[in-house]
Amino acid sequence: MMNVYQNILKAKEKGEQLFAVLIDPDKFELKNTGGFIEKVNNSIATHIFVGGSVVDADATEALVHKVKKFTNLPIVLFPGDVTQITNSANALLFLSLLSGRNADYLIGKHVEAVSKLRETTLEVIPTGYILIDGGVKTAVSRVTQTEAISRENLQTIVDTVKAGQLLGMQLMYLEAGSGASYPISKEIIERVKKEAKIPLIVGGGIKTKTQLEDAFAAGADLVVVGTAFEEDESFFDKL
Ligand SMILES: CC(C)=CCC/C(C)=C/CC/C(C)=C/CC/C(C)=C/COP(=O)(O)OP(=O)(O)O
Ligand SMILES: O=P(O)(O)OC[C@@H](O)CO
Ligand SMILES: [Mg+2]
Repeated sequence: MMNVYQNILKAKEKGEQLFAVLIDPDKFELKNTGGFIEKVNNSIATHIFVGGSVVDADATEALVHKVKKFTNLPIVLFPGDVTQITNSANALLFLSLLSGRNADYLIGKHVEAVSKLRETTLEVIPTGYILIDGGVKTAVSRVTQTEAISRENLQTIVDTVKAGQLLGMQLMYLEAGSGASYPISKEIIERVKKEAKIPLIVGGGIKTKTQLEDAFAAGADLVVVGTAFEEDESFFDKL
């Protein structure tokens, strides 16, 4: 059986760079799955993430079911809500929104998820999720009614990462927000990297090869890109 988390840890130890293509079930036409996934398979991608801030019930299940037919890459759920849990995927990022103070997104949705998880064999990965201002009001901020942490507030960012680690989280996701104007800065990634022992995921607003390389150079273990592929699939050829 595929062990998604162990493979992330191994890659981190070896200094290998992991790259996830994010597919939002609400913005993706199912009929394009074969062609799109072929491009993913032929790219540097090591993971497929599936999720969105707002997704119709059943859309995730239908998408994952179809994606699986075209790839052997691990499919990891990156859910905005409990309705996005499907046993068809390999793993689930059990996100807790540490940048906010909305109890629903810190623990409430998680309690709700448990009865659904009992019916699955999903690998559940406890993940701290930290929204950092990327220059635009994000869907995550709107849906969760929380504010992002300011990019200037390095100490709060680092302390939040450390607190999540002390709570036992196994991954930390620094999020600038889908379609952010500014991706997470090198300075933030480098500072967090110095203090975090767990693998670091970085995403939001990465639209160029240089931005991707900057994130890896600063210490991201796994980088996530969604919008750039939604807007222009030729980005695959530029990587
Ligand atoms: C514990 C479970 C199963 C659910 C709750 C999970 C939590 C706490 C989520 C955090 C808040 C949240 C809404 C995250 C969404 C993450 C996500 C998939 C973002 C990508 O979607 P976007 O691309 O930002 O949004 P758009 O749909 O607007 O593009
Ligand atoms: O869509 P983009 O801006 O690539 O962001 C990816 C992901 O981090 C969003 O949750
Ligand atoms: Mg998006």
